[in-house]
Amino acid sequence: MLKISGAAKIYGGQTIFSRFDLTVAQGQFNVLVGPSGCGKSTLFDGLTNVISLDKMALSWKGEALPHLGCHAAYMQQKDLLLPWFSLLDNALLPVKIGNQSLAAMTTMAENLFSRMGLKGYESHRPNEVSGGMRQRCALVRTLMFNRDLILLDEPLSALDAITRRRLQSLLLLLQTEFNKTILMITHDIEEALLLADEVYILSPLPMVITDRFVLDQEKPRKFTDPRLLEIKEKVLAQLQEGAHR
Ligand SMILES: Nc1ncnc2c1ncn2[C@@H]1O[C@H](COP(=O)(O)OP(=O)(O)OP(=O)(O)O)[C@@H](O)[C@H]1O
Repeated sequence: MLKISGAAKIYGGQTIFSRFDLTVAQGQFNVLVGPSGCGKSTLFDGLTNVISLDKMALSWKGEALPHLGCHAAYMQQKDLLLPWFSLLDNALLPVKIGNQSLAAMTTMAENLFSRMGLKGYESHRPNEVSGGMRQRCALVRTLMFNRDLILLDEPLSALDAITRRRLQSLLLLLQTEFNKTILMITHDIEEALLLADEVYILSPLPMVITDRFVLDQEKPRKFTDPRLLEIKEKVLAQLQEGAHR
């Protein structure tokens, strides 16, 4: 279980969040939805030690930790690919940092490139491909870390509808086949409802969880399910209420 208690961050006198709590059961795929600028990326950056938070008690699988550091793979909102490396070398960065076998990991990366529609672009530099391709490469790199916990900050935002649907299926596989625990930020409510076991609705600053929807519908889901449409309306109503508070 991932347990976050009392997370707090103040930027220049502005409270982004204080006493922020969140629990994610192991193996769950949970999604955060909230207005732009409410503090979602700041929370993920703090969890993974990209920035330091003012306060937080954290545990993962029962172990108290100062941050998730090497326990989670984190895909940030900006792709952060190194411009002078090829796409494949960018994807292999976790291997260069760690001590896994390069041959085995290259095969894994090439497989993922194939599944992500990046085959043939392995030797391209990031500035030679589209934003959506860079985003997919960043997702491959995140998966190459091979961690049990994955934090994704709008991982599919730059993709066309068809590619997005394909990669949503791939994200589901990470949960169902590889038992990963996933915490994802998205602005796409339908995406949240197709993938999530639980959806958390966040308020504008200071960020708190204003509502939580538990979805027990079997996956993969279709948006023709009237129960999903009903939840979508409730989520939209919650977000609108938050925006006018
Ligand atoms: N380095 C910083 N210095 C000062 N304020 C910051 C800094 N980084 C973020 N903020 C502020 O913190 C707030 C939350 O930003 P954050 O990027 O976490 O929001 P978000 O919910 O992820 O937004 P979006 O959905 O648009 O990505 C914003 O008001 C932002 O201006």
